[in-house]
Amino acid sequence: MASPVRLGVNIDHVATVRNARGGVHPDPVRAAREALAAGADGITAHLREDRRHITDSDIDALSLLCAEAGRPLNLEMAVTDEMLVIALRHRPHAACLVPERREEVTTEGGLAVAGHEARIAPVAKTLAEAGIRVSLFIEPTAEQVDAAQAVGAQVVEFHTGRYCHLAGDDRAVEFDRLQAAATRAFDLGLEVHAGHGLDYVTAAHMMDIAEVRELNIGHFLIGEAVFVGLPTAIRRMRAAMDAAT
Ligand SMILES: CC(=O)[C@@H](O)[C@H](O)COP(=O)(O)O
Ligand SMILES: NCC(=O)COP(=O)(O)O
Repeated sequence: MASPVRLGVNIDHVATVRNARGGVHPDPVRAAREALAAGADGITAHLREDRRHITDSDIDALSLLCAEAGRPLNLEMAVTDEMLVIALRHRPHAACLVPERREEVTTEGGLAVAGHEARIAPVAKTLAEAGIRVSLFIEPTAEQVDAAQAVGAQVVEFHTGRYCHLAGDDRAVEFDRLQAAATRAFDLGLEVHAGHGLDYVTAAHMMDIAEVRELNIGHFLIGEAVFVGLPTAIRRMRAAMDAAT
């Protein structure tokens, strides 16, 4: 059965490879175009403060591409004044507020919304007033879900990195945590997304959480593209999601 869950393709790591040589190849915008042609429902890009992969000019070009294609751009950003200005300039479909540490290899956990409402709520309000959907990348806990709703988010994206790294009983416990948080978020009127570290198998597992409306997947798809090509990797991901529905 065709899954109603949207697949957002994160093209950050095309830029990681490009930046390794400081040139223009491979181009993340070309990857985004191919992803959309292969069935991605939207594009996700994380403009990190240190610009380690996606750059400002990538966001310029991705904004144009998504506008022309009529597909959503989900801009992942830290909660900073600089990023807020950039988001307001581009007005992407959605802005996903994420935590960032310069020293981290990847986004290691969810945004601490609980306890930081006074900093996050004004940013969420400014984005929402500009017509940008506000998504918060959080851990699957009741505390963070409740705080996300309190600061005015419309969407929560649960960090699935921990789920993907665990195995056996520990993974089952983490699944239950994701399910409980998804139910709570849905009951509070929040749209539920999930992402980080997902592959064909773990993305299929997420289909068992009925509240999930969107997955955002990058690192695995870009890695898989080395072997099978990006369109095939995306079509296989779509098929894995459909087969699990
Ligand atoms: C927030 C998130 O999960 C993605 O943006 C992911 O973090 C991208 O890869 P890096 O963490 O390596 O920048
Ligand atoms: N928000 C998660 C995301 O966009 C993709 O994360 P990953 O698949 O690159 O780990």
